[in-house]
Amino acid sequence: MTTLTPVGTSAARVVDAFKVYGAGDAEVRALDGVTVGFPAARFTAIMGPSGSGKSTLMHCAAGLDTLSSGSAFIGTTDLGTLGDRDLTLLRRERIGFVFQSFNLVGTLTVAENITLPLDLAGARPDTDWVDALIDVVGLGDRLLHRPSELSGGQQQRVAVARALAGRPDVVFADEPTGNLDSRSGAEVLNLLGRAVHEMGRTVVMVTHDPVAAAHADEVVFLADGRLVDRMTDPTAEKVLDRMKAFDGLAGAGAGRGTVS
Ligand SMILES: Nc1ncnc2c1ncn2[C@@H]1O[C@H](COP(=O)(O)OP(=O)(O)OP(=O)(O)O)[C@@H](O)[C@H]1O
Repeated sequence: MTTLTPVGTSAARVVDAFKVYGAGDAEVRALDGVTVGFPAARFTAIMGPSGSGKSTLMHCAAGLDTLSSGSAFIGTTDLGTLGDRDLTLLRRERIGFVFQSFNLVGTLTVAENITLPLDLAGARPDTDWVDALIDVVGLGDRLLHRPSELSGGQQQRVAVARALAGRPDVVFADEPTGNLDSRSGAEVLNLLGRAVHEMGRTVVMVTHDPVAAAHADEVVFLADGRLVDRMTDPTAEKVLDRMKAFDGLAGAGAGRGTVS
C-alpha cells in the first residue's frame, strides 16, 4: 500500500514528451514536445480537439504506452527505467483506471469487482477504506449483484470504487462519462471530485465534455500534440469558449504555441 504524494508535487508528469506513429509521409506526432505535471490531490481534466493527443498523453503518463522520447514519471519513478514486470506492478499498485466502457468483470459481484485489484496484487483490503468507498459510491445494497444487474451509472460508480480501492497515487479516467446520461455522468464526476477533495486522491481525466471538465480543479488543453493552455477553476462556459477558439483557428495553425 502506498502513501499519498505530498500536496504541491506532481503525482504524475511527462517531460519533453514525444510520441510518433508511423514514418515518412505517414508520420503522426501524437505528442509533440509536451511537458506537464498533474498535481497531487487535485482533479485535472485534459481537453482538446479530436486527434489532439489526449488519449496518447494519458496512456503514456499512466504507463499503458511508451513515449518515443522524453520521460514519464509517477511520483519520482521514471517509467522509462522500469522493465515490463515492474511496470505491471506499478500500474497495479500505484495507478487506478476508469474507462468509458466500465470494464467490470461480469462473473464477479460488485464487492468482488471493487476488491479485484487488491486480490490480484495479493494485498489485504483495508476494510475501513473499502467500506468508506462503498458508502461514498452509494452501492452498499448492491454488493452481491452482478454488473449486468446494474445501470450504466451504477456500473461506472463500481469502476470508480475499484480504481480507488488500493489507494493509488493517481487515478486516470478516460472519458468516464462518455457512455452515461447527464445525470449519471454528474454522479460519477461528483464521486471523482469527492475522491480528490475529501479523500486526498489525485485524478486525471480525459474528456470531450466541457460540463465534465468543469468538475476539475484545472483543465489542460492540447492541440496538435502540444500543450497550449491551462485553466484553473474552470466553468463549462469558459471551457466551451476555449474549445470554440480551437474551432475558429482550425486549419490556421491552431495550437502551435507551447505553454508548459
Ligand atoms: N496506434 C496509432 N497509430 C497511428 N496513429 C495513431 C495511433 N494512435 C493515435 N494515433 C494518432 O495520434 C493522434 C492523437 O491521437 P489521440 O487518440 O491521442 O487523440 P485524442 O485527442 O485522444 O482524440 P479523440 O478525442 O478523437 O479521442 C491522432 O492523429 C491519431 O490518429
